Parts: sequence; C-alpha cells; structure tokens
Amino acid sequence: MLLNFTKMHGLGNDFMVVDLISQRAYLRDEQIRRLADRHFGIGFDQLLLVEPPRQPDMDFRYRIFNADGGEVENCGNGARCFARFVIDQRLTHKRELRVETLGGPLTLKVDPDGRVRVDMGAPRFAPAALPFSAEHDAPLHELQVDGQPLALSVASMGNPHAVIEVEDVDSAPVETLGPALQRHPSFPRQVNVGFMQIESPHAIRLRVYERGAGETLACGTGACAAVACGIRRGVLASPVEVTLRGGRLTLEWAGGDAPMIMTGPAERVFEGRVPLS
Ligand SMILES: N[C@H](CCC[C@H](N)C(=O)O)C(=O)O
Repeated sequence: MLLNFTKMHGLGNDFMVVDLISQRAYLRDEQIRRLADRHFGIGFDQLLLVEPPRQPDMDFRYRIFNADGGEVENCGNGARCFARFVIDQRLTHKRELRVETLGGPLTLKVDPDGRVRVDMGAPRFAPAALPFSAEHDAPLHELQVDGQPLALSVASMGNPHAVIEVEDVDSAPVETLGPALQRHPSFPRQVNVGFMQIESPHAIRLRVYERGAGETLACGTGACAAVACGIRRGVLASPVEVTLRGGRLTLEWAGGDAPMIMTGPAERVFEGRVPLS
C-alpha cells in the first residue's frame, strides 16, 4: 500500500505526520526505523500518528514514536505540528484542541499568527514519575557517571528528562554525557538529557540529547523540563525564552501544579506518499 504523510518540523525537530483517520495502516517498529533513516528512508526524529480519540472529551489521539521505533509519552514540538496538521487537513474546524497522549492530555491552541500555544500539563519532579532511582525528590541530585560525580535535576513532562547546567552549551559534552546518562542504571526507561546555559533569570540556551533519537535541533518537552527545573531551583523566573539550535520557544509556568505553557512555531515542509512493504 501507499501511505500518505506530511513532513513537518518545530524549530528543526522534524516529524513524519500520518493521518490514520482518513487512511488505515499499521506500522511495525522496524518499518518506523527504516522510514526514520535519513539515507534509506524519509528521515525524521519522531513519527506522529493522528488517530480518533479513545476518551469522550478528547478531539484526537496523538501517538509519538522515536526514530528507534519506540513509542513515547510526549513530544512538545510535535504537538504544535499536530495542531497545524489537523486544522490544515480539515480534520477539525476547532482552533483549540484537546488531545490524548500516553503521557496525559494536552491542550493545543493555534493563534491567528500561526504560532501554537500548548498546555503541556504540570511538570512532575518525583523520581518515580520518570522513573529515576533516587531515595528522595530534590531540586538537584548527584549521580556517579563513568566514575565522575554529576549534579543534575530531573523532571517528567510525561516523558523523562535530566537537566544539567553548563557554562557554555556550545562546548557541552552532549555526545559523550548524553549516551552515558541514557544507559545509566538510574534511568530504567532511559532519559532525554538537556544541557542548559543560564543567560539570565528569563533566558537560557539549551541543547538536548534525546532518548531514541540522539541530539535534535530542538526539544519542546526538554525546554519545558529545563525551565521547570530552573524555576524550582530559583535560578529562573517565568516567562523564560529558550534558545535552541533550531530556534526559540517561550515557556511560562506559575509553579506547583500549574501547567507549563509552551508557545512556538510549526512548519509544513512537503507532502508525500511512501510504499509500505
Ligand atoms: N522532540 C520531542 C521530545 C521527544 C521525546 C522523545 N525523545 C522521548 O523519548 O521522550 C519534543 O519536542 O518534546
């Protein structure tokens, strides 16, 4: 069969978006890996599936698969692209949508200027929420990584995040410390690793080594986790401008159980059809 898809990105974090309401398909994990390959396939960081809701108060079910084929709980840049996609495809007339994900419900709102505002839910810091093996919840934890002590914060945005403060993101050890934390026994379901440089209480630079995809040009949930951890530590204050390699996001959070609000762009690149073997 031929599968219709749309290639999209949020600040260079790129996606294959598939409408499984107007067409029927089942994608096995090895097919996802092949399609994700930037030489033998289409190439993407994550695959996003648009499905009918399973819960009565939701407009859609939003499923996310990493390039390695694993299904995950949340994807912030993908959520903005999801909203643009279902409106452009006329799958809804609404401009404010409720979608269900493995990590919980999200509210997506497309502004008249095309930017998308996402209620990402409340950040959670309890180690069990990631999961992360630690006795207690704390704004900063210390971990032994390859024999060296490392201070890090942890947060769940439905998916697990570790946040490390660095002096300079450009020289941060993303390609070594990222994988080292991925395989660390303290993260039994692996982890997305953010490297955060604080420029001011309202501005950070961020790079993210993502679970199942490696370093991406941007990570929405990573930006949420970094800002939440920084505000909790008292070194950041809402709103926070997050500059990633692919561009800029605005994050707002009132603390506690308040939702993290992320605002940013979503772009369509091309439409395509791909044979599914
Ligand atoms: N790029 C995504 C994060 C995908 C998360 C995935 N890498 C995971 O395993 O949790 C974002 O914008 O939030």
